[in-house]
Amino acid sequence: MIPLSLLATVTVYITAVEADAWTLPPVLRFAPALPLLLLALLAGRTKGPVSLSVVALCAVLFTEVTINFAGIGLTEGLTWAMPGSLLLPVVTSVFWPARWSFLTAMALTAFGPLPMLLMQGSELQQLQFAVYMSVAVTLSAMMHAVMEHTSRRQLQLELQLREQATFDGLTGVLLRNRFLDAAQRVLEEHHAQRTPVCVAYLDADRFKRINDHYGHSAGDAVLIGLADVLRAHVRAHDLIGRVGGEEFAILLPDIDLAAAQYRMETVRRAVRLMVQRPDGPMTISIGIAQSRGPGETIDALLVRADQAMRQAKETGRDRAVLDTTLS
Ligand SMILES: Nc1nc2c(ncn2[C@@H]2O[C@H](COP(=O)(O)OP(=O)(O)OP(=O)(O)O)[C@@H](O)[C@H]2O)c(=O)[nH]1
Repeated sequence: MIPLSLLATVTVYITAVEADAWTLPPVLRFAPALPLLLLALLAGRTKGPVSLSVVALCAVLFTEVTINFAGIGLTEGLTWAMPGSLLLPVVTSVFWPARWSFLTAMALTAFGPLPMLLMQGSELQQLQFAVYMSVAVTLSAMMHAVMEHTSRRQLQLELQLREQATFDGLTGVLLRNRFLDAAQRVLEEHHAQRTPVCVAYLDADRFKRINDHYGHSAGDAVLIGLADVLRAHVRAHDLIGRVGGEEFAILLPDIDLAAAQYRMETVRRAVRLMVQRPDGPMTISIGIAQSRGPGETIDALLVRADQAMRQAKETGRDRAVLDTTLS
C-alpha cells in the first residue's frame, strides 16, 4: 500500500508541475519526480514496516519541499498548491498504519504549503487554507479511524479463529490435532537431545452415568472442572490435549517413567479431591508410557499409554498404570 501511495504522490507532483506553476526550464521540471520514483521503488523492496513508513514519509517531505520551491515567486502557485497538498492527506490517510506515521504524514502534508502561503499568500488565501486544512485533516482522521477500527476487528477475528482452531471450546486445553502436532515436535527435540519424555493418557471413570442421570450439561461442568485441575497440576512446559470426549493426554518432557508416575499420582489424587460429580467424587484412570527414543512417533507413544490406561480400567479404575512393555 505504501509504494502505491508513493506512486500517487509522484502523480500528484507531476500534475502540479503540469498546472504550470514551475519556474524551471522544461528539462528540469520533472527532475524532482525522479527521487520520488526512486523512493517508491525502494519502498517496494523494504520489508520492515517502520523503515517503509520512514521511506514514505521522506517522499511526502520531499513533495512538500518541492511544492514550496515550485510555488515561491508565483502567486498562481498557491491556487494549485493548496487544494493539491490538502488532497494528499485525505488520499494517503488510509495507507499509514502506525499512529505516529499517520500523524507525521498528516502534519507534513497539511502544513507543507504553509511557508509559501505565509510568504506570499493574501489574508483570504490564508483563511482559505485554514478552512481547507481543517476539513482535510478531519476527513483524514475519520478515514484513518475507520480503517484502524476495521483492521483491529479483522485482527481480533483472526485471533479468535486461530484460538478456536487450537483450543477446545469447552475445556480450554489443546485440541487433539494441535496437541499431536505440538507433542510430536517436542518429542523429536527430546529424541535429538537424548532426554526422556513421557505421555499420560487420562480417562474419566464412568462418565456416561453423569450424562445419563444428570444431563449433558452436568457432564460438561465436570469436564471443565477436570481440565482446571489438570492445568493447575502440570508444569509450564507440559502439554495438555483433549484427545477424546472424556479423554485427555499430557505430554511430560524431561522426566522418566518413575517421575511421571509420581506426578500423575498427584494429579489423580487432586482430581478425586477437587472435582465433584453430582453422585460423588470424580475419579480418573491413567496410563503412562515413556518414549523409546528416536523413531517412535507421538501416535505410537499414545497407543502404549492408552493400553496402560485400559489396564487401569480393567483392574478397578481410579489408578495410574505404567506401560512396561519392552522396547
Ligand atoms: N457431557 C459431555 N459428555 C461427553 C462429551 N464427550 C463425550 N461425552 C460422553 O462421555 C461418555 C463416555 O462414556 P464411555 O466411553 O462409555 O465411558 P465411561 O462411562 O466413562 O466409562 P469407563 O470409561 O469405562 O469408566 C459418553 O456418554 C459420551 O457421550 C462432552 O463433551 N460432554
